[in-house]
Amino acid sequence: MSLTVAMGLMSGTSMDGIDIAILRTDGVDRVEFGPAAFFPYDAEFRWKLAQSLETAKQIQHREERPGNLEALEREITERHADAIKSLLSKTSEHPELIGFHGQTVLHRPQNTLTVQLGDGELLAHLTGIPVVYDMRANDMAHGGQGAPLVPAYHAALARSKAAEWRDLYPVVFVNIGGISNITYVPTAGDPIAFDTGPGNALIDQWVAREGGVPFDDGGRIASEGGIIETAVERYLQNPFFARSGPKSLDRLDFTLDQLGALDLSDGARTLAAVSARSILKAVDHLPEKPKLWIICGGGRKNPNIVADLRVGAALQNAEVIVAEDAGWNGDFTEAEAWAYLAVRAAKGLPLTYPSTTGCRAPVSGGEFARP
Ligand SMILES: Nc1ncnc2c1ncn2[C@@H]1O[C@H](COP(=O)(O)OP(=O)(O)OP(=O)(O)O)[C@@H](O)[C@H]1O
Ligand SMILES: CC(=O)N[C@H]1[C@@H]2OC[C@@H](O2)[C@@H](O)[C@@H]1O[C@H](C)C(=O)O
Repeated sequence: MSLTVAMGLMSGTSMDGIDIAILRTDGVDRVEFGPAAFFPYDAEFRWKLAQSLETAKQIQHREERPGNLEALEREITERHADAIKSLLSKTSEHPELIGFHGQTVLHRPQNTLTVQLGDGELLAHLTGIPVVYDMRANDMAHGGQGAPLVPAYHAALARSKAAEWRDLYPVVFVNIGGISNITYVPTAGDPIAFDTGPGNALIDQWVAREGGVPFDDGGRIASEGGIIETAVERYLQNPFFARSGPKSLDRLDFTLDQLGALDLSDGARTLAAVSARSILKAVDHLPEKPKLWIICGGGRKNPNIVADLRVGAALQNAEVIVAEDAGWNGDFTEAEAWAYLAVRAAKGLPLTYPSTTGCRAPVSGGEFARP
């Protein structure tokens, strides 16, 4: 099958910036990695995005853009176009298709409502490249959670290692972004996936508020603190963790309120433990204990989270690796996934499955914009 050169764009719940990755893929099993880059948002823009979550609470229908959201959507789109131009100026690749995630500002699966700010038509116009966007909406229209969408790509990555990992199935991909999600890949059959709880978003909010820094670089702040078990328990009592999947979260579903008044480093360490233990709890909802855990996303750079995961996984006789150990770049897995999903969408292939989002049957999705 012929390969498409596709570019994926992810501006995730951490709101830290834009990840871009170029892939050559058939949207099925073949994946060849191209160049990738990260374009960080400045502090002022991160603040604007955080404020937009409050404004977005008024939205009743997906198309509504109250307050400054219309202007913000334009700015987000223009920033993506600038990032694309910057990456393309440094490579000879010519993407045929863009998969555009946009910025999630509201996610209420219980109301069949998910809103990503990002104007696909404008991006196609600004870049001259066809764009697939709004990839979550069709899943919701078919009874799904609208998230997570990355599992189809995780499953393709796992298939690419089928021979090497023969004795390690079932495997589980753990994406520690602003929110964390997992994809369980069995030896045969569809992947099982769901959001597991807070990833880095609460840690980012805590160290920004108490320490004036955007994230806990290398987990250094947390490494100086201790785990306050009573606070961890307050988080883990949330009924979300007792529910089995499919399930998904809005960025505001967990807040700093349960943390209480801690000092900076204890707070950061405690939130790292919340992140790891909520992932460990998720394994209770899987049909079998995975033998191999592959950690992707920014949270793999926080050694406190990874150490807690290793301890928990070892008790289940499982091995924990980071994406790089498998030869992948864990910073760009999601951006790559959006490139892969765009190609699947263009071919009408399913993006989601009943076992990943709860949709009634496997469904494709995405709106198409042509320059
Ligand atoms: N060097 C680092 N040390 C510690 N944490 C880091 C480091 N680099 C990134 N992070 C954390 O990772 C976060 C970004 O992760 P990622 O890019 O996976 O999130 P995202 O794109 O928002 O994804 P999602 O959509 O899954 O929420 C940052 O906000 C920060 O908390
Ligand atoms: C609604 C939304 O944007 N959800 C994100 C968020 O960030 C992580 C988790 O929550 C996941 O469900 C999803 O992103 C990933 C990339 C996904 O859809 O697979």
